[in-house]
Amino acid sequence: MATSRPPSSSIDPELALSFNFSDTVFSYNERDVALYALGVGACGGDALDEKELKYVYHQDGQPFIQVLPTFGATFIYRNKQSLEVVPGLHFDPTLLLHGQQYLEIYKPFPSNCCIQNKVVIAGLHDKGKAAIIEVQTTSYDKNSGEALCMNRNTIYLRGAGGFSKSSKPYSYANYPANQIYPVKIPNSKPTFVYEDITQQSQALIYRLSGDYNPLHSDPMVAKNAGFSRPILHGLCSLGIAVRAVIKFCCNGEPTWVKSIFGRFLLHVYPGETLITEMWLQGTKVIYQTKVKERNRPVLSGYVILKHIPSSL
Ligand SMILES: CCCCCCC/C=C/C(=O)SCCNC(=O)CCNC(=O)[C@H](O)C(C)(C)COP(=O)(O)OP(=O)(O)OC[C@H]1O[C@@H](n2cnc3c(N)ncnc32)[C@H](O)[C@@H]1OP(=O)(O)O
Repeated sequence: MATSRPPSSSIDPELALSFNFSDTVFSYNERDVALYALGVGACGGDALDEKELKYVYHQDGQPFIQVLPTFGATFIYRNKQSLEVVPGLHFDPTLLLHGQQYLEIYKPFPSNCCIQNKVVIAGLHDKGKAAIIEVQTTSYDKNSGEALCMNRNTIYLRGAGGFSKSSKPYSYANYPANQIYPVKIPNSKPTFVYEDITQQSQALIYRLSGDYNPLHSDPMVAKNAGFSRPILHGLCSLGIAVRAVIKFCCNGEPTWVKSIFGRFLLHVYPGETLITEMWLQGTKVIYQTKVKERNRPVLSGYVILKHIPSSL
């Protein structure tokens, strides 16, 4: 297969897959939970919104605020070791993009907790012009030992493909093929549609939840990566889309969410308007988020709910 690797990138799959990540232990508190909710736009259009105020304020005190399920996706930011320490995995970090996100939630998140993260590489694929690496992080409540959630991050490394040793492109995954799949958007009218205007400062607020990659804040770094200005974090767009799903398909109840999948199709610039279309199909919600100003889909996926919403 054709090699499109810049000299700075080389991948040795066997070596990379044999790497053992060390566990990470960290704590979060009510302030982290509220800051995250603001970062994904909660109450951004209406500070009195009773379906959203609960994520940032509770009349009986901050310990009673509710936690958005996508807050669990921020646990990966706390991992002690980044992909750059993995032997056999050499790539240009400025060309890295978030490709997909899968999140399973096993328990509702408390408003504060001590967490232990266990990390493995769940997949590695050669796409010729790019390499794809899937990193799986399972997060446990350190005190009870109970698993709270599992994140599988698909990282798209532009220019790092072409490392296969045979004519068959290298592809490894340690999970069932039917667990993560790009969705087919129905032809029918969506059950719900929600419009959210992101702020110019959205990425600058969101980064405080732990992803300090300058791609989202530094104009020069963004330019060198091929963008006209800093782009929004994929997980911020995902948080905005899932917030819409909770608002419309879960009657505002965040604990109804069982699992979430999203594929990032195109970058989003802070300040753009996101339109999320939702199709309710039993316990599954298919969604697609478009940028209004460019009329382009930027994210699509599904949310699995714990039960069929009966009151809608
Ligand atoms: C350890 C955890 C670390 C976490 C780090 C988090 C860092 C966060 C960074 C960000 O938030 S970046 C901002 C969010 N992401 C984006 O804006 C990316 C938006 N998407 C795109 O720009 C494009 O989709 C793409 C990723 C550049 C791919 O486009 P391209 O045109 O190059 O792909 P194709 O030619 O269509 O497909 C090639 C091949 O790759 C597969 N594929 C395509 N898109 C994705 C994707 N989003 N995720 C996973 N895989 C993707 C596609 O299926 C093709 O494979 P085959 O079908 O040929 O096998």
